[in-house]
Amino acid sequence: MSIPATTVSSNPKYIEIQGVEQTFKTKKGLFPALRDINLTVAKGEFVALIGHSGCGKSTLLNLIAGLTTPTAGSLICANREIAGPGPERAVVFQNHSLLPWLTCFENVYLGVERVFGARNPGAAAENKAQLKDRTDAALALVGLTAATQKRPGEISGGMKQRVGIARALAMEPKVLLMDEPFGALDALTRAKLQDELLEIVARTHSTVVMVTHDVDEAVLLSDKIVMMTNGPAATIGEVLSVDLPRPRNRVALADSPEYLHYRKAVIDFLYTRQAHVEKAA
Ligand SMILES: Nc1ncnc2c1ncn2[C@@H]1O[C@H](COP(=O)(O)OP(=O)(O)OP(=O)(O)O)[C@@H](O)[C@H]1O
Repeated sequence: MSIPATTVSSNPKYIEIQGVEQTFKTKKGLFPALRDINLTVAKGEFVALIGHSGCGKSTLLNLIAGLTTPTAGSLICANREIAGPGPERAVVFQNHSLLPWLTCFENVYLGVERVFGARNPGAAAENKAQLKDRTDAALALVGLTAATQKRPGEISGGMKQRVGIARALAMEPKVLLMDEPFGALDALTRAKLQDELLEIVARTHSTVVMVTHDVDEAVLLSDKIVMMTNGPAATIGEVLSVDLPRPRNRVALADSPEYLHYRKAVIDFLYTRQAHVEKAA
């Protein structure tokens, strides 16, 4: 089953970033982190942000999350200015940030209760059974039904990261923002979670913006790879459209000429045009 083309193109300007600049005040004075960022993300699109360490990927993601405000420019999501964090934009961090004293179920339930347990404009507050069903469904989506009563200390790193993803998905966000969600995992667990994420995104038609250092991860998952120049005052150097058909299979793609072409384009950008002393892939 492939994703209908309309999923990605129905709203080509779902997220719209215009003329964004981010300058930080530091002890040594002003530090220009980002300049002149212009980017649009379509509804249902999967976008990867890639670039060398310190180029401002997390800074850009935090701006979309509404965790910070830009020094200049504007960010719009679903026709509304991004003025702060909101449940329609869920964030998954690298370190999963689970509460260690709560079970997997309780960690997810907490967010579900906050979003759906309160009376929201145009919607009645849901009862406990409905909130429990939502939590169970999100944990099932990431294959964690058997671990719902375990605490973070009793499960593996990959499982913790799945709880973080379940918690984000349970809020039915319009946009899933992921900051190197698999960066701390071993290669095999990372591959498994990437495949699961591909399936979940295909099922939920989520719009995703993901920060990554990993070239293969970017090509395998994305519709669009946003390649950032080195900082300070980093900006978008190039946007690569990845037109590989879905569903994507990592084994079949490994020696596909199209896959290798996209991979090389990203590597050329990172290591030739934005050569940097630090490793990026
Ligand atoms: N709150 C802040 N105050 C001052 N400088 C900051 C702040 N946040 C980020 N920076 C600086 O802005 C630049 C971009 O940082 P950012 O964390 O966004 O980069 P990144 O591309 O995500 O890096 P990495 O890949 O290593 O996580 C860096 O030079 C960083 O030191």
